[in-house]
Amino acid sequence: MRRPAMPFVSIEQAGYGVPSGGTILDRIDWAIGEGEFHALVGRSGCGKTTLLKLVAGLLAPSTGAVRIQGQPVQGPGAQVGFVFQAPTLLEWRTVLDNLLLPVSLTRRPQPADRRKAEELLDLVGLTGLEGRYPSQLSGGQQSRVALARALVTEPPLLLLDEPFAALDAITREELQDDLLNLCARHRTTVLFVTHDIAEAVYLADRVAVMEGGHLRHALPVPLARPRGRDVRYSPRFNALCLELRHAMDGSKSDVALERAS
Ligand SMILES: Nc1ncnc2c1ncn2[C@@H]1O[C@H](COP(=O)(O)OP(=O)(O)OP(=O)(O)O)[C@@H](O)[C@H]1O
Repeated sequence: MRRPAMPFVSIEQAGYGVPSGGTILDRIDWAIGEGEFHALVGRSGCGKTTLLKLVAGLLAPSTGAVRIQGQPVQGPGAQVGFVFQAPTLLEWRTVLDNLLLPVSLTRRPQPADRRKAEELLDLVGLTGLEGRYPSQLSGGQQSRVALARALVTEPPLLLLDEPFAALDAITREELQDDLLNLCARHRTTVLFVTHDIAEAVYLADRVAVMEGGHLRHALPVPLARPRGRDVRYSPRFNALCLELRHAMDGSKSDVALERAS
């Protein structure tokens, strides 16, 4: 009998409480297979960012464990890339130097690193803007730089916290496609936090629904890849968005976690 492959990320009965006594996350179980793209949705304040921080090693769980490739996460590591809602670029560094920041934190960037950074800039449509400073870029361009920066060291795991929330609808769709292309190319494992139902369904293989510090539902997304405009406007896509909406309402409790297992 074949043994199931070890998940790339494994969250096991993970809880997080604050010293004032509040429970922010309660016994979360979740697993992400290598190369899978998972989305995490839920209302504001339900604990999404806190869970992402546990996986990133920026917070330690109060109970249970988070493992990456079977090893307990003990702090932020080089194998994880992080993209925040605000692009958090350094204003005094050019686009190219912002991109190379994760490399220059550990060693002097080499010509091969520059080539890699330029290739990523090309992939996100920013060729020619290498020498600009962040204040000379639009919001969408800054988000593209932040995305490329998170991928410059080719981390096997990418964690994104509403990275496109501030963008207009068309730029957002373009960046979603850029993200899918980049992650497919490197077989990156992804956990993506969003409030946006259509964004979660379009991007993910599986969507987790959080509510009040609990994982309430799991929705598999059996849409073919690569995904494009034909998927975005298909009846199947709309039906899945509606199913996720119901799951977020809690009005369809039969979309239970067991469905994902
Ligand atoms: N250090 C802390 N001390 C006390 N409460 C905290 C702390 N950090 C987070 N919280 C609370 O925990 C809850 C979850 O916060 P979190 O940022 O994880 O939610 P979220 O789902 O990401 O929200 P949003 O969608 O608005 O970004 C919130 O009610 C927040 O106020």
